[in-house]
Amino acid sequence: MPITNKSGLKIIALDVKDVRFPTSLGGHGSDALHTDPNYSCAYVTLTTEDRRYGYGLTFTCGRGTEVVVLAIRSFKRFVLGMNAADIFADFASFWKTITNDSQMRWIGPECGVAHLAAAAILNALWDLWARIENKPLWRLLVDMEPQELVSTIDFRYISEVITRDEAIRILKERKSGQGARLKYLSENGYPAYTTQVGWMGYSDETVSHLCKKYLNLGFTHFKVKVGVNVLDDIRRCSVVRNCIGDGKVLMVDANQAWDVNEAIDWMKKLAHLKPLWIEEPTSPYDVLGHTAISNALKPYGIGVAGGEMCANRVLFKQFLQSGGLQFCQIDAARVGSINEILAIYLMADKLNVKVCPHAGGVGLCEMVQHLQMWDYVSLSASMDGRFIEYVDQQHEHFSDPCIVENARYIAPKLRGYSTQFLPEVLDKFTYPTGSEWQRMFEDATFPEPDEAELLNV
Ligand SMILES: C[C@H](O)[C@@H](O)[C@@H](O)[C@H](O)C(=O)O
Ligand SMILES: [Mg+2]
Repeated sequence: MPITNKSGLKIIALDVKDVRFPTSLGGHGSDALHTDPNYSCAYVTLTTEDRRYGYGLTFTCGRGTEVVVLAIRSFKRFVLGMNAADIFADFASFWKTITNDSQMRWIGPECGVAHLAAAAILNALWDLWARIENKPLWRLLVDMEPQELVSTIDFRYISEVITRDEAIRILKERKSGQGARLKYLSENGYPAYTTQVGWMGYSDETVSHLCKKYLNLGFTHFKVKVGVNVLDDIRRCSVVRNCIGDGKVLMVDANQAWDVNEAIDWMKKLAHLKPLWIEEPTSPYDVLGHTAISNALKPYGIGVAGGEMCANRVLFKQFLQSGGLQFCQIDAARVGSINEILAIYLMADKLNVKVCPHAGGVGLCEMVQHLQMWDYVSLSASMDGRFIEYVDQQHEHFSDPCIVENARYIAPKLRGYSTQFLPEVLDKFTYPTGSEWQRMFEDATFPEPDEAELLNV
């Protein structure tokens, strides 16, 4: 239902913060290309005239967050003074304004820093909408009539794969059995897999210890980083396979380390360890390369996964159309928020590709759980072969953290998109002024930032 009482919903402030956590110290989150990530985000707070708030973020790896923060400041003009109800009543038009402004689009379009910045603001708007409706975000999406939900999507560039009318028809058809699915979800949650066992910077001892820990927590699917040295990869993946046994599932993630032929050759050497998928084998822009890898690895029973750095719905469209991805990993902050993510889910559904969202970053688990739960109740109607990534870091910093029990995400109950930080977290981890950062500069754990980074302060 569109919001009828607009009073007080004028957006009067947009605050943005550079928030960073020192995860590189323990190698947490490290992979073949991101060897020392400090899990970070550009964190947006929107305020309305009647003091409602919307919180949204986009994930980053440390340096570079200052650039996203500046881009978000440049986007302020599109939001300030707008009534949130007017935005939601014609969200696709607002989406076009912020992602395709005549001057700003030159620094995109619909990709890179510009799109990350737009995503943070759009995520905050979706959070605000769910808070106004007093529902968790997934439930807001489930309760929206298909016409209203689809009205938030910009179908430009994808209409040869899916049209507005087709999307509405599909969503209407899938209403059948929704009540039973809601019940199943609330009683059973949604399956998760863990990436926490095999970050690139972890020793074999740590990997084996963590495999046991996550086995005991009920996990059946384990993801490991690969891509620096093939002999190391065989050894590390064997450690995992030995710990988890043949009955559990191993996935590997190269984070774009290889050329196309290199990816094929490397994966043939890991094939005896029976990985379910190789994630991001090569450049996230190489659609045909992914297709070649998919075709070459099919006889080995290895699928290709990807999407965490897929810039927008157009690239997703090509990956899905060309058979380049067997597992579609939408990311809640890389593309233009839920407006664009819905389009990707709809295309994946139409082209029969399973969505297993990416969540290796701050706040991503919190967000993607909502999307995948909506998908289960309203679109795919299936959890079969689908998993939400679970990265066991930084959840304690959120006021409504995701909850994973017995390797299943429990459906969020509180209103919003689950990405509000606890106030003390901002005092401690805002970069570079937060008390934790000041302490780490003082004891030389990290060098003080240079002048360019101080532009944000
Ligand atoms: C730098 C990050 O931790 C990535 O390694 C992470 O997002 C990863 O690719 C994943 O799939 O979780
Ligand atoms: Mg990955």
